Amino acid sequence: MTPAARVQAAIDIVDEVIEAARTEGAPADRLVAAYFKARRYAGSKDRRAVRELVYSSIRACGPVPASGRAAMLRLAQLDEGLDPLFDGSAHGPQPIGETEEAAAGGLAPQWLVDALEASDVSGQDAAALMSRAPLDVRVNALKADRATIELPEAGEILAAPQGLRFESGTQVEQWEAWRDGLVEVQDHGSQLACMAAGAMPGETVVDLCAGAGGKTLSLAAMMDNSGTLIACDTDKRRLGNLQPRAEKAGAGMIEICLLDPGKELEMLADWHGKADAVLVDAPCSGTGTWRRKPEAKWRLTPDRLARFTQVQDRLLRIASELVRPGGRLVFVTCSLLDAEGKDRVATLLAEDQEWTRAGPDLPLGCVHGDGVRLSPALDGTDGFFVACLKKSC
Ligand SMILES: C[S@@+](CC[C@H](N)C(=O)[O-])C[C@H]1O[C@@H](n2cnc3c(N)ncnc32)[C@H](O)[C@@H]1O
Repeated sequence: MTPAARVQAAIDIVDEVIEAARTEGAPADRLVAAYFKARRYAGSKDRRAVRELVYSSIRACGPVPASGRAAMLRLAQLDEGLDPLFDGSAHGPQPIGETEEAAAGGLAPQWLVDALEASDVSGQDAAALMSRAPLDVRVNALKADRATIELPEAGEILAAPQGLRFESGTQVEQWEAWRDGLVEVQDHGSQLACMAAGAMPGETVVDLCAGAGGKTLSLAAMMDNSGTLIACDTDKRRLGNLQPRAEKAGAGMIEICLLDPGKELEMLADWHGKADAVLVDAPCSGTGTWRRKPEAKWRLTPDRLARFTQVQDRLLRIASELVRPGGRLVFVTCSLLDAEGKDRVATLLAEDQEWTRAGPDLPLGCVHGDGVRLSPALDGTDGFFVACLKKSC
C-alpha cells in the first residue's frame, strides 16, 4: 500500500468505528482486524501503519466526528506529514477542499468532559486517558514465579505481587511462557483490583461478573487452586472463553455458571449467605480503559450511562445476598465516573446498614469516597474504582 492508500484505509475504518459507536456495533480493534482479513494483500507494515492512523485520529477528536475523513483532517492539523498525502492518487484520499472542515479536537464529547470534571478528573488526569497503555502481564503463580521465571525480555517489576510491565506492542502471545500459561496479559490496575478481594486458599469466592475470566484466573492463583471459586456471567460467549483459559493456566478449581438475566439469585440459591467474598467486576462505561479503547468515548450516551448504573445497583444487591455474615463484597468498575464508582457504593451503604467500608489497602491508588481510585495519570494503570465492604456478623 502507498502511504496515501494507508490514509484512505484508515479513513474507511474510522467511518466504520463511528457507525459502530452509534449502533453499539463492534469495537475498533475488531473492525481493524475484519478490514485486513478481507484484504490479505496488506503486509504487516501496512497493518501497523493503518492501525496507528486509526487510533491516533480517534484520540485526536473530542466529539464524535462527522466522518472518518473529518477525523483524519483533525489528525492532519497535528501531524504535518499527513497533509501532502491527501493527493488524489490512486487509492489515496482526495485533495483537501478549501472550505472543508476538520473534526473538533478535545478529549471527549462535552457532556463526558463535564462528567469527568465533576468526578475530579481534569487537566493531566484527563489527558492521560488518551495516552498509550503499556503491556502488563501477571505471572501465573500456579505455574511460575516472578522471581525465577525466564522470559524473552526483562519486564519492569510492578507493585502487584506477580506483575511485570513491557512496552506497548510487545508480542507476548508469541512467547512460549504465554502459550504454556505461565503468564497472562492483564493490566496492572486489574491485578490490583483482584488483590482487593483478598481471596485465600480454602475460601468460597464468587466472581459474579467473570466475563472471559481475566480476574477469575487471578483469584484462582491467589487461592492456590484450593477452595471454591464460582465464575458467573450472563454472556455465554465470554464465559465460553474461560474454560480453555483455565485449563491452560492450570486453574482446575473454577466452577463455571451461566446465569439467566433476571434469575441470578434463583440460580445461585446454593450460595446465599455462604460466600467468604463476592467480586462484582460490574459492566460499566469503561472510561478508565480509553487508553486501549479510545472510541469508547463515542459509544457512551447519558442513557447508556444510566443503564449501567442501574445494572451496577442490581448486581450489588445480588452480591450482598451471597456474602456470609462477616464476609467481603468487592465492587470494581473500570470507570472514573463517580456515577459508576463512589456513588454506587454510597447508595448501598446508605440503604443497607449491615455493610461497612473495609479498605481496600492497595499499594497504589488514592482514597476516593468509600473506595480507592487507580488512575492512568498517577498510577500508570487503567482507571479503576475499587471498594471493599464487610458484612456485619
Ligand atoms: C467488566 S466485565 C467483566 C470482566 C471480567 N471480570 C474480567 O476480568 O475479564 C462485566 C461482565 O458483567 C457481565 N454481566 C452483565 N450483566 C450481568 C448479570 N446480570 N449477571 C452477571 N454478569 C453480568 C457482562 O457480560 C460482562 O462480562
